Amino acid sequence: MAVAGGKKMKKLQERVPLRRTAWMLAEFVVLFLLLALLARRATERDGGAAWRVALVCEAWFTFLWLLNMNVKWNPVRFVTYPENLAERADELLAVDMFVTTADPVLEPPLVTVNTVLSLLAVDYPDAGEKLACYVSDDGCSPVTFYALREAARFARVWVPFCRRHGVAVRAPFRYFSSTPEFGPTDHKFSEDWTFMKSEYEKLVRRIEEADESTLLRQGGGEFADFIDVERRNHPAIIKILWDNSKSRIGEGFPHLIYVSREKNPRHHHHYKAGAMNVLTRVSAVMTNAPIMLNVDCDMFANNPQVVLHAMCLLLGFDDEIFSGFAQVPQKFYDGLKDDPFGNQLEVIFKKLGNGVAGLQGMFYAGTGCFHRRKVIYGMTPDSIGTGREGTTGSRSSKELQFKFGSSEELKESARNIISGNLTTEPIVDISSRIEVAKEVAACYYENGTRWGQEVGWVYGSMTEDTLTGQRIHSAGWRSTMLETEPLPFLGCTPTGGPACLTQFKRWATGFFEILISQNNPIIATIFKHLQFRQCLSYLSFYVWPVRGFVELCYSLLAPYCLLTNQSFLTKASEHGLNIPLALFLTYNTYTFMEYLECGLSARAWWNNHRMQRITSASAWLLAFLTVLLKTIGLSETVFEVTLKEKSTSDGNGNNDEVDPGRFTFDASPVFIPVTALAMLNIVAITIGAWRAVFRRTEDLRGGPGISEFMSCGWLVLCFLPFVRGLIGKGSYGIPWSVKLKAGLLVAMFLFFSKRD
Ligand SMILES: O=c1ccn([C@@H]2O[C@H](COP(=O)(O)OP(=O)(O)O[C@H]3O[C@H](CO)[C@@H](O)[C@H](O)[C@H]3O)[C@@H](O)[C@H]2O)c(=O)[nH]1
Ligand SMILES: [Mn+2]
Repeated sequence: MAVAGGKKMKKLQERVPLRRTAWMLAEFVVLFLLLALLARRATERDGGAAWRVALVCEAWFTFLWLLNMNVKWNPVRFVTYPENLAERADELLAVDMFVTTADPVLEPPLVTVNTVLSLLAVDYPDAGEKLACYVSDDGCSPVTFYALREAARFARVWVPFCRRHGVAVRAPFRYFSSTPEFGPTDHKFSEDWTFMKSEYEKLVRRIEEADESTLLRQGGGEFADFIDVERRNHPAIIKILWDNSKSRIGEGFPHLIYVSREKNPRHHHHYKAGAMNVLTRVSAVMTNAPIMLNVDCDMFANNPQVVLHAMCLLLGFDDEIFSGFAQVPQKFYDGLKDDPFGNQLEVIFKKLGNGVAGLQGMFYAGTGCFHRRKVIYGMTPDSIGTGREGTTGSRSSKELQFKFGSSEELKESARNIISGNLTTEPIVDISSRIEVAKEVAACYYENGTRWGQEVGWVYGSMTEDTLTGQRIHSAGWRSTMLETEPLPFLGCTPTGGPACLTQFKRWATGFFEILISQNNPIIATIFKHLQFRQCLSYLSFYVWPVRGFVELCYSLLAPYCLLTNQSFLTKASEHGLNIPLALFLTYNTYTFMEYLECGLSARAWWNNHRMQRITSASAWLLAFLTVLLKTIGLSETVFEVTLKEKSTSDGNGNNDEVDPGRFTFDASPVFIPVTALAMLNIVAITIGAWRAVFRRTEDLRGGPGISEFMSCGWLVLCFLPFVRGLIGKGSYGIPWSVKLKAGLLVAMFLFFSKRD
């Protein structure tokens, strides 16, 4: 319990270890079977190339299993008590809230608008003074700007409405997707509700009908900055859409500021990480809140109390070191039933998320995270706090310039943050800071500074989030995980084959970029403060692309053996124990039970299992190749933004023809490997069966057994969406170019494995 000034205070949070004895036992059984498999392989006859490849792969799987056990071993959950904040109201910190958007087509402005409105309407004492919302628009779109301007107008009625009636979900599209039941005394409420709904519908219409060229021609002076701009080549545009200090509405609501950073084709803009760094600087010279919340444009606040809950984790420890940042697990709205694309990540966040939360702390997941500004500025736990300030308070201007760049205002704000001097008067007139904000949003501002390295979001990986979180952990901070009921934030997850695999490919690419760079976590463990078990947890994700390669090799073994009449799996031992079979059964039962425990269906388990095989052989494998090509300078990695669909939850499922859960394809190379594997396994089963039926038995000695057939059969089952895609039509069919290339690969494989 925290004690301050001798007075005992009620606790704000509790770290609860989760019990899991049965799971630990099950994990040991799997480990034992893996080791038994390895031992038999190492001691038995040498079965040639296939046997040796299998040995290497299985050793790798054992290593992975150990990594996996490490992450899951000591899970915790954090419980928060916002009601206890009442006695500490004066300690509540100011929060700058960031929203990023990059493309008005892939990310419809209405989606961003809803996210912004949900943030403007959160419950927080003095929200108008303590909170500010900044939107970064990498698309530099007048339509997005217009949508936000209209949203700011709408917020003047929306926020008071939410407060007056204690609205539960403050993203209007979500709130108005159902009609509440009005009681007999709810006269005023039902009137207000009907009015708000019609206002929202008007807002939607204005935004959806907005058209870029009309806005530029008739929109007036506000749009002048957008005339003749190119998306990748324009000066910084910063506009204040709502300045709360000039408002006369009740207690008001957070400032709203539109930021489109300067872009120049000769200057690398570092995608989202670059956008986050600009937001950090712009907010520093305007409101300079000590806490920064960041969300993607599709992640609305689903719980109006979320900032209060976060405060519990940020203020609730005796030492800040235990809570460098507070991350919310990503959850999605309107997810397809049974997770057909395996990207709702429920079990991942539950098992691995809570697991790593019990080590050095939850990873930073890029959205739904509350950061401390000083931590983002690269401060270490021992350079601050209880009498250890040393020289930090009196940092020289030169030192600050070297790190933060030349802006006097930015240096001054950073000095306040570093010295913990937060009592200085907040900047009252944010509009007087626009020119300074533009200066720090310029693309050359970072040249010769430490932005993107020790300061801000770290550059050099497509998964800037994980890398930035890793830097924070390496500095010695721990982090926490914020779980609330109702869930804190909800976002979109893509559907359809191309979008899902692109997203997995980006993540895997980013992970591999970290693994093979100087940011490798092993280095951080040796030379910095990254804890050993935390490092292993990071590694268990960073090796995804390597897994893609190893799992490809392993999945080629069964078809290879069927084609060449040999075996690679050990048969039953003297004691009658068929190790591969036992392993197959226990492992799958274990993962199956995980899904049941998380309240998911058997179908969801199967879909995820199958998607993992598909993702591994497509997205991860391609990420492996892309990064290898990048290191030899033959390729570049780019951040491909995922499509955010507008909500389809209008309830009248008039999509009889389209089946959103069915796998779709395009001509992207990401589909080639799995298509080839699906073809190869079918061919192998056919040839193997033909041989088994028509050849004499002595030919079959040492040849493939039932295990090899089962392996191939299981893979065909996993790749069933692709088998269907071979004959499917339209976007449900695999394009001819992909089939052709895959067929060529299969033919090559058959040619090289022809032996007898
Ligand atoms: O040049 C860019 C590219 C992207 N974004 C924004 O980055 C966010 C994430 O992009 P999205 O396409 O939605 O990717 P996801 O795969 O859904 O994002 C996950 O993975 C990313 C790392 O790959 C993290 O940055 C995200 O926070 C995390 O939610 C969105 O708000 C984009 O607008 C930019 O601001 N500028
Ligand atoms: Mn997203």
